[in-house]
Amino acid sequence: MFRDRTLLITGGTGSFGNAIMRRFLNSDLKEIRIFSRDEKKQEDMRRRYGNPKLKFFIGDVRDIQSVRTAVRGVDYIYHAAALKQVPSCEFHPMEAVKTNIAGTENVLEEAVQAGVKKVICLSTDKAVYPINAMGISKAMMEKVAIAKSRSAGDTIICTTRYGNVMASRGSVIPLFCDQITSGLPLTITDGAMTRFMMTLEDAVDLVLYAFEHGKAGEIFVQKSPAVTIRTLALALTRVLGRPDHRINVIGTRHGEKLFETVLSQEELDAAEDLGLYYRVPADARDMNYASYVDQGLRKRSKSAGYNSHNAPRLSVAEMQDLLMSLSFIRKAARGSHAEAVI
Ligand SMILES: O=c1ccn([C@@H]2O[C@H](COP(=O)(O)OP(=O)(O)O[C@H]3O[C@H](CO)[C@H](O)[C@H](O)[C@H]3O)[C@@H](O)[C@H]2O)c(=O)[nH]1
Repeated sequence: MFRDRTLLITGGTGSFGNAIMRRFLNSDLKEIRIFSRDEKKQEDMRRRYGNPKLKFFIGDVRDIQSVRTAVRGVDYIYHAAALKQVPSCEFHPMEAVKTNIAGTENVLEEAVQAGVKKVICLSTDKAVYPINAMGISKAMMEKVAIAKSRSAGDTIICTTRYGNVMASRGSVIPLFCDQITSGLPLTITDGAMTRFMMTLEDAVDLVLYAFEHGKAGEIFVQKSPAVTIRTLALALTRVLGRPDHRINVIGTRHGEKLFETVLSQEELDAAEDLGLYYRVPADARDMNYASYVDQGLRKRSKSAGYNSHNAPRLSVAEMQDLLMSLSFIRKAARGSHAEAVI
């Protein structure tokens, strides 16, 4: 399906965008366009990969003209550009509105105008029952994507939604590794807090699946195991050979939930179980508003959704195995300094 086609990755210098680019680099795509604001990272990428298939576009999803230029002649878009840090969005919510919501509208509108075949938007579990500005803006981004998918002509718009990607830059695993190797106590927020654990490779697989099989307005979710932060911390101290490492409990951070939900109860009821993934079909109600306003549903949901408290829970030993599948951790376990690669 990708033979001689052009793929545009918005946020192409970020962790997800970069991972997708690497997976596609040796495919039969004709061209991969990296769209981002970050001149420096683009230049690093250009030098590092030295691949003529890569084309670089400086731009910002907030600036529709820059999007228009990059989208011209494109077949597929992976839309990963976003503000994704919980604290910064909390303090600057309008910035999240501009990038995550209005920016997505710009990308989708230009994709439709240019006749792009398929757009996959990147979302997060924090968009389900959101409590912080980052999650709220991503929830609105999903609504924009679904609404747009109804009138997008031949352009198919879908979304993939993720939990935590292990060892991504700035996240808890590299932080705990640094604390262990530099002899500082581990700063645990709440030992009973749970998060989904997925590898970046799994996350990329889901995007490829959505490119190949997604239909308009669908949301794809990866089934992944969950872990408590205490189990994660114990597993890390063991794989790094410091089982007695000191732990400080610092308390829950601003805007943080005890557990994350990747499918709401209504979504789980409607979802199709695909084995490795869930597919949430598009809301089939049409634009005659009757079915929203005066035609209710009698069925009441009994499920609690799919969340990191009711998902299969990893034991310390299983978490150790999962950690050892990451080259980042294997390097750290050998005592070499490891940079979070994503
Ligand atoms: O010093 C710390 C830092 C984090 N944690 C805990 O570790 C877990 C994961 O924390 P991260 O900071 O790694 O990740 P978040 O869940 O806060 O958010 C991350 O995952 C999201 C998806 O849910 C988005 O991708 C987001 O950008 C990314 O930062 C949380 O339970 C958190 O409380 C600690 O115990 N101590």
